Amino acid sequence: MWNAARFAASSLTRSTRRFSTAIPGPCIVHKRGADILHDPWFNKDTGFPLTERDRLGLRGLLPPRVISFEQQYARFMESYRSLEKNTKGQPEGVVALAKWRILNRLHDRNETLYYRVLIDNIQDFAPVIYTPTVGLVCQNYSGLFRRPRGMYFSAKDKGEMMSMIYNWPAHQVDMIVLTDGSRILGLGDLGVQGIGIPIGKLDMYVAAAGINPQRILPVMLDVGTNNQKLLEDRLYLGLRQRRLEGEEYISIVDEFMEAVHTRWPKAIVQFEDFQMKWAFETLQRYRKRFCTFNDDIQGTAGVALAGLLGAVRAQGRPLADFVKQKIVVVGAGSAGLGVLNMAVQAVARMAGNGEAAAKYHFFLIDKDGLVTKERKNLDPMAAPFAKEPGAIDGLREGASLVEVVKKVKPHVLLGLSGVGGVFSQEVLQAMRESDSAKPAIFAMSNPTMNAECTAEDAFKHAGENIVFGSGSPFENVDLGNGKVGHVNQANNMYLFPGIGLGALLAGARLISDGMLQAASECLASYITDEDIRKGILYPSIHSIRHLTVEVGAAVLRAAVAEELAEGHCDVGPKELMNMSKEETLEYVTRNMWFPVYSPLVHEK
Ligand SMILES: NC(=O)c1ccc[n+]([C@@H]2O[C@H](COP(=O)([O-])OP(=O)(O)OC[C@H]3O[C@@H](n4cnc5c(N)ncnc54)[C@H](O)[C@@H]3O)[C@@H](O)[C@H]2O)c1
Ligand SMILES: O=C(O)C[C@H](O)C(=O)O
Ligand SMILES: [Mg+2]
Repeated sequence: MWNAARFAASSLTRSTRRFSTAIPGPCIVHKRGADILHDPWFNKDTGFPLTERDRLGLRGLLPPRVISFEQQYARFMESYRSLEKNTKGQPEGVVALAKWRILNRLHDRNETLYYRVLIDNIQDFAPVIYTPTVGLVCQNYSGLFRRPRGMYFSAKDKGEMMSMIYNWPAHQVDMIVLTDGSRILGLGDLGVQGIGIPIGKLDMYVAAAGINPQRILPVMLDVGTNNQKLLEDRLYLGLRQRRLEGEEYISIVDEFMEAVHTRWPKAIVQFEDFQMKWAFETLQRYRKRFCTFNDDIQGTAGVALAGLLGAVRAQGRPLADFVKQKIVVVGAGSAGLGVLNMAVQAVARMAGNGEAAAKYHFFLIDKDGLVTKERKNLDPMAAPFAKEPGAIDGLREGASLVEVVKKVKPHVLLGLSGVGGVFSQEVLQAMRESDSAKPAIFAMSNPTMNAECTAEDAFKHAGENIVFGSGSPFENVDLGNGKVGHVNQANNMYLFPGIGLGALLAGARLISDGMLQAASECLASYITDEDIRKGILYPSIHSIRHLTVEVGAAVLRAAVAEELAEGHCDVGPKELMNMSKEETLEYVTRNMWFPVYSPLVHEK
C-alpha cells in the first residue's frame, strides 16, 4: 500500500541530493583525451575539474573555465525554455520535433546531464522522448537520423549475430528493448524507423527505474517492411524488401535471442510493438526459456487492470464487485486480448471459478464489429471471448460499437484499436446510459491522433461523472464552476520499468504471471481512496520513480516467492528470501542509478 511518509522521505532524499556535495564513487574509463569528450557516457563537457583534465589528457581541449553541473543544468533549461517561447504559435509537430532535437543533441553529447534533466522534468520531457512525440520521430526517422543509437540486426545478418553481439561496446547489458517495427504505436509498419520506440522505452527505464544507461541496449530487428511508401523512399534506411514470414522470420528472432543469451545470460529482453501474430508467438516461444516479456500484451494488461480496479473503487463499490463489471473492449489485438486475459485471471481469483462469468460480462469488438462464435476465421486468441450470437440482448455477429454500448450499457469502455475517433459522439453519448454511476472510458491507443476520443469530447458527450484515461497525455478538462475533469495517462510506462527492475534485481529466471500480477496490484493499491474519489486512477508521472521502486520490489518479492529468483551480483537467492518488505524496498532503491558526475579514473 502507498506509504505517504516514505514518499515524503524519498522526495526529500531526492531534493537534498539534487546537487549534493557528497563525493560519488569513481568510474573506470578506458580512454583518454578527446575520445572521452566524444563519449556521451563519460563526457562532462565544461564540467571536468582541472585535476581531472590533467589526469585524463584533457588540458587544452576545453575552454579554461570549469562550469558546475548546476550551471550546465540551468543553462540547458534556459535554452529549452527559450525554444519553447520562440516556437509558440508554430504547428504542433514542428514544436514537438524542435524539442525532441534539443534533447536528443544533449543525449548524444552528455548522458549524465541528459538523464538528470529528464528525471527532474519528467512531466515536461516524457511526452517529448516518449509517447506521443516518439511516434512522429519514428515516422521521420530517416530524415532525422544523425548518429546511430542501439544495435541493428537485419535479415542480411543471418548466421552472423553471435559474433555481431560482441560489437556492442559495453561489457554488461541488463535491459534490452527489441522491436521489429511492424506495429509502431497505432502508426502501423514503420520498418527500421521503429528503433525510436526501444530508445524511448529505455529512456524511461533509466529515468523511472534507475537502470544504468551504460547497461541498456535498444535493438531493431530489421526483417524488411510491408510499408510500400517506405520501400519506395530513397532515403529509407532499412532493408528494402518485404517482411520475412514464417520459418524465415522466426529463425532470425531465434538467432538473436541465442546470441543475447550467450553474451549476457541475465539480460532481460522486452518485446515491443510487434504485430499481433508475432507478439503472441514469440511470447509463448521464449517466456519459459529466457527472462523476457511482451510489454504490449503484458505491461498494458497490468496497467489496464489497475485502472479497471480503480474504476470499481471510484464507483464506491468493493473490489469484489469487479466480477460484475460489464466491460467492452474495442480492439482485439495484442493489447486488447492481453487486457482481457489478465482481467479473466483476476475474476477467477476473486470469484473462485469465475472464468465463465467474466467472459459473459466481457465484450470484444474489432474492425468487423462484435466478435461472436459465428465469426469466420475466428482468431484462436479471441475465441474465448466470442459471444453466442443473439444470446445477449439479441446482439448479432458484427454488431456495431454503438449498438453494443446501447444494449449492454457497460460500466467500462476501453479502446485499444489504434483508430482515432472510434468513440464517436454517438458512442460517448450512449455511455450516459451506462449501468454505472461513474462509467469509465479508456481511450488507450497511441499516439494522440490515434486515441479513440479526446478527453474533452469524453467529458462533453459522456458526462462529467465519468472517469477517463488515455494512452497519450491530454490536459485535464475544465468543466466550469471550478470543476476539473481529471485525465489519467493509462500507459504501460507505469509498469514496464518496475517489471524490468524487479526481474533484474531478483536475477529472475523468467517473468511469471505471478510477477506481473504483483506489479499490477502494486500499481492499483498505490492510489489513495481520496484520489480515487477525484477520478485519479494512476499516480502523477512526477512520482513515477517512486512508484517504480514499489513495483520493482513487488515483482522481486513475487519472483522470490515462486523460487524464480537466482540473485543479482553479490546478493544471493537466500539473502533475497530473508529480506523483509522494507529491506527489499531499500535494496531496490540502493541499486538504482542516479546521474551525478563521478570522478573518472583511467585504466588501460
Ligand atoms: N496505452 C498503452 O499503454 C498501450 C499499450 C499497448 C498498445 N497501445 C495502443 O493500442 C493500439 C493497438 O495495439 P495492438 O498491439 O493491440 O494492435 P493490433 O494491431 O494487434 O490490434 C488492433 C486491433 O484493433 C482492431 N480494430 C481496427 N480498426 C478498428 C475499428 N474501427 N473498430 C474496432 N476495432 C478496430 C483490429 O481489428 C485489431 O483487432 C495501438 O494504437 C497502440 O499504440 C496502447
Ligand atoms: O508506447 C507507448 O506509449 C505504449 C504502448 O507500448 C504502445 O505501443 O502504444
Ligand atoms: Mg508498445
